[in-house]
Amino acid sequence: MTKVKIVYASMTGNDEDMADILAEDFEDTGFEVDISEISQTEVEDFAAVDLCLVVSYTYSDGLEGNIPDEGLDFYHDLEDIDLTGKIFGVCGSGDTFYPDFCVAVDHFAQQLAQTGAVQGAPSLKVELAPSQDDIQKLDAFAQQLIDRIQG
Ligand SMILES: Cc1cc2nc3c(=O)[nH]c(=O)nc-3n(C[C@H](O)[C@H](O)[C@H](O)COP(=O)(O)O)c2cc1C
Repeated sequence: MTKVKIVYASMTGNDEDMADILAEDFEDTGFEVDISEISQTEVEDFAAVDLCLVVSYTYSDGLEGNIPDEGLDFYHDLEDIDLTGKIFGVCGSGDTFYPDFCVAVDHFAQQLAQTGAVQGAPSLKVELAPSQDDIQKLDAFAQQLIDRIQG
């Protein structure tokens, strides 16, 4: 069975909601899904699955790359793991009020790309809480990843 690991960082629930939407999409396809909050997750969990997903908000408080504080260890640990043969995807919520809209999504995608994993769908950025339109985009994002794994 195809295994999926979804790691999320969420302060006010938007990214957790997005992670839950994706988890349901993968479960509906018959994939085995494990979902966990980023500070409670080790990068080694990605080594045990086929599809690796990061869902993260962006936080501009001067921290490196506007990565959420609680996600920095996970972010750096990705430097030391080989995920060759895996597919990855990244999405996240942000606020266009900030000049660095959703940049944490791009940073996680870059970090995952250097593990040897292959990006299975373009990164998806959502404005604040996912709207109906965003939910359709999340479903399409999941479907692209499913097609990539099954293709
Ligand atoms: C202090 C602060 C700084 C933020 N900085 C950014 C930023 O640089 N870029 C961005 O896109 N969003 C920024 N945001 C917006 C959050 O990423 C956005 O509210 C997001 O939906 C939070 O996701 P969550 O509900 O999963 O915690 C910031 C929010 C706060 C409160």
